[in-house]
Amino acid sequence: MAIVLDIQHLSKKYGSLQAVDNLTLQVEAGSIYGLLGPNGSGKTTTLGMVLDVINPSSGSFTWFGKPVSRDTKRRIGALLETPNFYPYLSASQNLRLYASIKGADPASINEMLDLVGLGTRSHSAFSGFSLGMKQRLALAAAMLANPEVLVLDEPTNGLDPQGIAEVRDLILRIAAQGKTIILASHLLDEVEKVCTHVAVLQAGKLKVNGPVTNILAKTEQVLISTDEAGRALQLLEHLPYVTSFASEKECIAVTLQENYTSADLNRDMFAQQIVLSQLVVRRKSLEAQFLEITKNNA
Ligand SMILES: Nc1ncnc2c1ncn2[C@@H]1O[C@H](COP(=O)(O)OP(=O)(O)OP(=O)(O)O)[C@@H](O)[C@H]1O
Repeated sequence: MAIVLDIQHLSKKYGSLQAVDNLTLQVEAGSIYGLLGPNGSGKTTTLGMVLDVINPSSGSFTWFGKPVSRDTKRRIGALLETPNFYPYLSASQNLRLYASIKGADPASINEMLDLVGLGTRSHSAFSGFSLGMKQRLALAAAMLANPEVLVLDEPTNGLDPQGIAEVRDLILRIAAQGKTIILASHLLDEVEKVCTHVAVLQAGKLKVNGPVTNILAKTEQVLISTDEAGRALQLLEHLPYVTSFASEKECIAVTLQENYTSADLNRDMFAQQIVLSQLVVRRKSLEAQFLEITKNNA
């Protein structure tokens, strides 16, 4: 898979504050890459550096295998903050103005308004739009030049649940067109629902990165029920791949080591004539994973 963005040992210091610390990561073409971290962890600074609006203190990055240039910038659409749209102009008039300021081709305005679900509202004044519609118009603006990559900073910030759902759905639809999307978010739920890959930042440092499913799959928790709970608990004490277990209401929650699955547990239980009446795999949420990562590496 082609690497779209290759960041090598990138650092940024503001005076004595290390905002980004020796960050190395690669973004593959076609991925939805989430930069996840609490406020102040360096997400915006990282995006600012790769978009060439903040000077790195050290390190380097390439886009499409080349140093940043006018040519590479043309292939990237960015939304770091909502553009200053004019309240009394319509959606399409605002995009026309935006296209002329940015030197983008206005020919795709109607197509982009359709893409973001504002086709039927293209002649409505911006001032009457909900926050979600305003954010979707901003995404249409970022898409005008038909970029290969879209870089978004906290794209659902400040939106109500419906607006959040609309923008997330739109991000998925844009990605389905084959675009690569890089987004910063402090919302674990957002990254879990939208992203294919994640990098967790804390105090400017990379804590963990990789496909979202790999990170989640690492910690599988299995809920089991059996009439032989006493014997099951005894056996769990002795199974080497069980990292922890605890009795819950009607069942036992078992955490397995990486690379072991519920099938291993089921087989070993059955071998001891312990028949399970329930076996449910509960993946540890990214939130639990995130708390563990930041706790262990603080
Ligand atoms: N221009 C600046 N001058 C000095 N310090 C800065 C500047 N910009 C950011 N910082 C500091 O650098 C650190 C990282 O900030 P950054 O905005 O990159 O984090 P973030 O993860 O995007 O957080 P947020 O979600 O709050 O924007 C923070 O401690 C912040 O206060």
